[in-house]
Amino acid sequence: MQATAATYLDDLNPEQRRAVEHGGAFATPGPPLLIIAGAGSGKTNTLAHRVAHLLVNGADPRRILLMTFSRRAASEMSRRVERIARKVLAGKAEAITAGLTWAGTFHGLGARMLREHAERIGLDPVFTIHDREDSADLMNLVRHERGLSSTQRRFPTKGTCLAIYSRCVNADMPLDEALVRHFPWCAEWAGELKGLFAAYVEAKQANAVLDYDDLLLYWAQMMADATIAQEIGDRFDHVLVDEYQDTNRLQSQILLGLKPNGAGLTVVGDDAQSIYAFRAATVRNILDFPDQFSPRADIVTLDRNYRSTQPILTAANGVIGLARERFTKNLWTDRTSSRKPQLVTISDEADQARYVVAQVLAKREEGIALKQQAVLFRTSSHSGPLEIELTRRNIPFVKFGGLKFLDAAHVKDVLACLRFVENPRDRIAGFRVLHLIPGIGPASAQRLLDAVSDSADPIARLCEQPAPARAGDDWTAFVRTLQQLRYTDWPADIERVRHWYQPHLERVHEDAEVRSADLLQLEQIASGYPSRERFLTELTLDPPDATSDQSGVPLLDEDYLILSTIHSAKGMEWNSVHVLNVVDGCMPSDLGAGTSAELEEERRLLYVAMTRAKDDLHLLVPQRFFVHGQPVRGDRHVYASRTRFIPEALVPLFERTSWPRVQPGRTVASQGPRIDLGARMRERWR
Ligand SMILES: Nc1ncnc2c1ncn2[C@@H]1O[C@H](COP(=O)(O)OP(=O)(O)OP(=O)(O)O)[C@@H](O)[C@H]1O
Repeated sequence: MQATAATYLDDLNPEQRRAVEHGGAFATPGPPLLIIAGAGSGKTNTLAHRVAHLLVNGADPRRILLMTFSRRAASEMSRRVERIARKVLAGKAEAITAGLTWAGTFHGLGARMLREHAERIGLDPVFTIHDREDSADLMNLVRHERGLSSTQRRFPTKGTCLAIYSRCVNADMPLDEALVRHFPWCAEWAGELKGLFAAYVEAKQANAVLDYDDLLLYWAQMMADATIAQEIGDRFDHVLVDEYQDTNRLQSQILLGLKPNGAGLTVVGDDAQSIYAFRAATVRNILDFPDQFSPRADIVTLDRNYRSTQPILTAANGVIGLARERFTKNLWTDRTSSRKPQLVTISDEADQARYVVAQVLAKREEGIALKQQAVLFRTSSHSGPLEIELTRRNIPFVKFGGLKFLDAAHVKDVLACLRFVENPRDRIAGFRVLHLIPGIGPASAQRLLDAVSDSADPIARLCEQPAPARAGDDWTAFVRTLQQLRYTDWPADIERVRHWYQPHLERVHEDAEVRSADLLQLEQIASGYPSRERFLTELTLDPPDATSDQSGVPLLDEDYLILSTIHSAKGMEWNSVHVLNVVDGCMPSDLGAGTSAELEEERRLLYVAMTRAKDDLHLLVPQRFFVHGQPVRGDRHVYASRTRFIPEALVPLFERTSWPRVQPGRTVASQGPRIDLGARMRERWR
């Protein structure tokens, strides 16, 4: 039976429903709305209902702009919208939600807008997009050309230069201020950096490439033009933004440009989960949102948590309650439980891995599938010992947030080739490809690129070049492939590149077989995209996460444990969650404990990790860590202590245990200082 408008919203609580129905009549978009949503309070659910409600009431899906933090979130949102809409629209729901063509990330949608308006804003419409690594390579090239790599005093590395540049752009901050506030050790180079960035911008333009930051910067600049801004703004009746706490100044400028009076604008976020300040996200966006409009935006607060049990929530509230600045709500739930979250003391990382495996298997025995369980960590490398243990025990797992699939050299090689034929002015791509051919070194690669750069058809010109002296047959094969690729034939293009690349892969990499499998997988992914251009753009903007090398990719219907960095766990939930290394130095990370703002962000990270758990939460506190970078049999280690975010006063919110549990008859492990006699004995003879 079909639901009526009244019943399909019945599952929502009064605040959620207020957010969904805000604005009333849909022919005229309502006033701006800010939804402040605590962790697990049904933010995604509410936003999906709001979009479905708009559609059910006749809003045109093609006139809805829906911006999410990741592509995965966008497709998940569309699926949810369809499920909800189906209750009312039945068979028509699929066709209507298929019209939601403007759902995606800020960067992805930005790329589309820019390509559509390229001619009008002086951009080459075939522009390609550089990922961070390509951007760093180009920065390095420019840095080198300007003689900055050979200065006596050490000039900042390419990565640091790019970070400074990116900070200025995303925070819309003058260079001097960015240096003083975030990179004081580079302040002496202000003049050189300014020149470098100017040259970097010129190089990007000459190569017809945009980097990630440009997608937002160009979009924001484009919206500063009143005519274009109005044109683009008028295309959409409703603009909805998820995870607003993690947007930066440019993103808020873009929104204001789209909807200067806020009509039809909805943003959702949680300041307590703001964890991207290191990318210049600013929590001020969410705090200042209501007052940007006159009359002020309406605010709906969702503070009822549906995810976690009360003891988990109480502990998480305790952690965030100690935050220096706090703007929102205390979450509550009616999910009672007598089980507090566990705070588990463990001797070292190896035991930590064994503990997790034992617990995960025990849970599986209780009927909790592996997929319902997750292990979270601050930094990708923290899961190393656990990955080994899981592999040894044959437990399938998938890891999110580690090395990206696209960062692997062989995948980058294939993509560089496709990028080069798509945009022959992209020198970084061209250089990478030419460099693969035996007999072509850096100098001849540059020479070849120089020889064709002014041509109207650089690929044709390149094919006419005489074969470089030692390249022989490899050059012939390369030219043949280029000729095939000049006019795109998608997705056959990628297969052609793979065939051409195969002998180079076998020559360069010992594990060619494994890597070939990756390329086949890439080809499979490619077939899901309508064109070469869309494939390259979207893949660069939101690359799929790598799965573990060792375990291989589990089949999708297989059960597997989730391993994830906390950043990548955003928006997710699991029955049981283990958080690794809840110790000072890891959480807060040594890197993140500089300024107090950074420290606050680390605290929010722990909060995000804790609020992912529905029924079971284990925070693990290993006491000893091996020191990396010592001889193979070295056993130097350091002692760690429980994270400062759980001071003694909060400990009663947890159940404290240690593992392995002490056997009767064995001496109780001392909590006091430990002595490593073995190390002392070795020390004697050094
Ligand atoms: N009105 C409701 N009644 C029952 N369950 C609900 C309701 N709203 C949301 N939920 C459930 O609450 C859980 C959290 O919802 P959701 O994932 O939308 O939260 P969220 O606010 O996006 O969380 P976070 O910000 O922490 O990622 C989900 O399991 C969802 O099904």
